[in-house]
Amino acid sequence: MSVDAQALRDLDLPILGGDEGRTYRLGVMGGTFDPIHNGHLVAAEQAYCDLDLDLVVFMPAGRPAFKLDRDVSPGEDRYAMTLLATADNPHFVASRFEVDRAGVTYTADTLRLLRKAYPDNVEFYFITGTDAITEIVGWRDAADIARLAHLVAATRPGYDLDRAWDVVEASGVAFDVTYLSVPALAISSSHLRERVGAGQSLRYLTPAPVTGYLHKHGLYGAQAVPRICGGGAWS
Ligand SMILES: Nc1ncnc2c1ncn2[C@@H]1O[C@H](COP(=O)(O)OP(=O)(O)OP(=O)(O)O)[C@@H](O)[C@H]1O
Ligand SMILES: O=C(O)c1ccc[n+]([C@@H]2O[C@H](COP(=O)([O-])O)[C@@H](O)[C@H]2O)c1
Repeated sequence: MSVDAQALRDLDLPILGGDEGRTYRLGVMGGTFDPIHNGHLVAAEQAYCDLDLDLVVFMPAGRPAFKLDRDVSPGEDRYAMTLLATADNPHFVASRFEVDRAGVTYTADTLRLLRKAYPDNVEFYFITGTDAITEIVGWRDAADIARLAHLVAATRPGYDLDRAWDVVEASGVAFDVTYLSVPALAISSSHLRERVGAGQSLRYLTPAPVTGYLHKHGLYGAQAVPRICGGGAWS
């Protein structure tokens, strides 16, 4: 199967797989990204380098399967912030692929559709944090996920890698997981949302354009202009 560039463009997916004489490794960083933060970016960058990925595509989930019981910001806002956060990295791209899909977003569906869209010389590396990998056994059609993608489990402060390993091993599903040590950033989107609500600075926790966006659009109770902290004599 050769690359159908127009079909990939229509799905908002990167064009990859043109040289039939080589294998391509496409990283897929899935998340709610409400908002995206440096923990996500650092994990994806480490996966890119350590696993010799050709590209990492960031996919904000349309309707995250494990967050149906809570309010999540509109996909359009989460996608826009993901686009802003990844814009300065030539090997990161943001995709609308999951945001535009109706219904609950299941990773197995995403991987099946990716498998159809790309030729066989493109392999998928689904990147998660240790917390997510511990739950993967409970994801919809987990055996299909194992068949369709390699998994990358990035260390995350507060989550035990050994436990993740035990859970995956005990599952009886033949997941191919690479456990990846990434610089520890003890931050989460929940943490960032709380900080915004409390008028605290997000500097160095997420790229500045993301902060600009969420203030401009009043997400998480943000004021139009971020509160200036510090004494102010030198700013
Ligand atoms: N600080 C971090 N370090 C490593 N991996 C992370 C970090 N934060 C999130 N991840 C991983 O990124 C993926 C997407 O995470 P998600 O968008 O749910 O962010 P979150 O910070 O966990 O959000 P929330 O606090 O709203 O639950 C998940 O696989 C998660 O494990
Ligand atoms: O497919 C599933 O059953 C499933 C259940 C929970 C999470 N996921 C995916 O895992 C990624 C991280 O999810 P989350 O909820 O931690 O942002 C994101 O791409 C989700 O779509 C997928």
